[in-house]
Amino acid sequence: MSVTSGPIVRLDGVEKSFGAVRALASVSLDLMPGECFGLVGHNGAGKSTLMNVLSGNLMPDSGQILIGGEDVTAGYTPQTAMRHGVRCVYQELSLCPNLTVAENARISHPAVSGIGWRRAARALIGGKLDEVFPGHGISTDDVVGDLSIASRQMVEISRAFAVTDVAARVVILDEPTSSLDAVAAEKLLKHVRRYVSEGGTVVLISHLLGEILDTSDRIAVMRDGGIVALDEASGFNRNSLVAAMGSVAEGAAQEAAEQAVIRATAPVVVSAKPAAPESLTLAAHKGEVVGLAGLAGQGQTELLVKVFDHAAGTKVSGAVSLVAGDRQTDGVFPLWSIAENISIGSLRQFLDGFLLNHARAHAFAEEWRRQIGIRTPDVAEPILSLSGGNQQKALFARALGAPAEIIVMDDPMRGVDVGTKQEVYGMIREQASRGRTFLWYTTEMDELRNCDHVYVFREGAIVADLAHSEMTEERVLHASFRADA
Ligand SMILES: Nc1ncnc2c1ncn2[C@@H]1O[C@H](COP(=O)(O)OP(=O)(O)OP(=O)(O)O)[C@@H](O)[C@H]1O
Repeated sequence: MSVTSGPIVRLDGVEKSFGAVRALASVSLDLMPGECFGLVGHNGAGKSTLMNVLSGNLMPDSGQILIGGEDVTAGYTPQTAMRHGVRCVYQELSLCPNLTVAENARISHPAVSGIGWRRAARALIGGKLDEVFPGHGISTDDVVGDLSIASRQMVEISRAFAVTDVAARVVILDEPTSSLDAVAAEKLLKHVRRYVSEGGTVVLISHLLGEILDTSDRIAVMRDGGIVALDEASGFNRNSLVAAMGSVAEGAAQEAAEQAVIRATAPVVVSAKPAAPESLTLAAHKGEVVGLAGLAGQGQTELLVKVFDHAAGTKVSGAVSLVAGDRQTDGVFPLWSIAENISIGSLRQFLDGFLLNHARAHAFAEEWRRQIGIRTPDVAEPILSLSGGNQQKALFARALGAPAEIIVMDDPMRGVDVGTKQEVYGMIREQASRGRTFLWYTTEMDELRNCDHVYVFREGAIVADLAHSEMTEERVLHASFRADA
């Protein structure tokens, strides 16, 4: 670590409340040049709020923000933050979907202007994409709305690191790898290390404790709006981080029971094959948890959508509910309350004749809030008042609460904290044991261990079919890459 001078950023006694919710309770923090600062905490601990204060998007109720020793608190806005070289990559991506990659780059870099701006914007963002994510496969003329969520995340990250008139001195990455597969995530984390070795500062927020421990120089743990632990990364391990977060201990990975019996006896409830002619066929038996693996964007989501739609060529016996991976565009109804967002999947249960019984719908949502631990004072609050991870829990509650025999899940744990993940894994296994069937696409290798059977996708085809007992990280990775690559 090349910490050479005083802090580049100092937050002193920062407080922020939303109505009755105290999101930040007097947080003080120094960020040094040349360090990667890891920030962890349970869903709703206050991490994004703290970073929104630092990036000028939220005015603190009290406290000070100092950059390079200068008190910038009064009238601190996103523009002031940008002028001081503070950049933020948000959890809910902020690109304009109807503009191209290059046009989006220009929006946050107004210095790219005048005749020839388009060429300059292409070079700026294309060059940074090549540097951070070599082999990304994105054209700077692609319309952002046509890109996968993983590609959008790569564009957003590269845009934050791109430099025009003001150097990027502090880059905040809020769950930057949540939609990236393991290969792209590794490229990003390597870039982070390179960038901090050259004197830059990164704040890395993640629920993946392995990447926090491997990439950070120092780590702070937040809990209920405050920093409860702060130390050199070498002073923590997985267990001490989990304990400081106040989460349930992870224990051994939730191993799926050997389910050979299910394969031998239970009926097939989903049979689906990707369009690629050489592909294997996916079969899911009643009561099975079936994993969809491989690098991001290899056709997993498309197959889930086919099953959800009961598309021609797929055999699906039973009602299907979906946990969308891209909650911003496909999952959350942003103008609705938490209760409405949860109960929409089960509306028929709440009809009295043609009228909706709101009290019953509310009680149902309230029961799910309790079961899945959604942190809110009231399910009547707007869904957007929840932290990202808690919004994702609401989508889970919608799918699990719906009267469907088959649940398809498109990388559903994005942004969910370690403690809740363990509880949700338990819920999935318990519901599977009662006969529900799960199709589960995940970019996290550890989650595949919860599956009875795993199909590996590559270039739009299923290329490997692994029983739980055959599933190892090496086998999945081996199948994920072409033999001749
Ligand atoms: N705009 C808002 N209106 C009302 N409450 C809010 C708003 N934004 C955040 N909160 C509340 O502030 C608290 C902290 O939320 P924050 O998003 O900072 O958590 P987080 O640590 O980033 O969580 P996650 O890991 O789920 O992203 C939560 O209780 C959340 O519900």
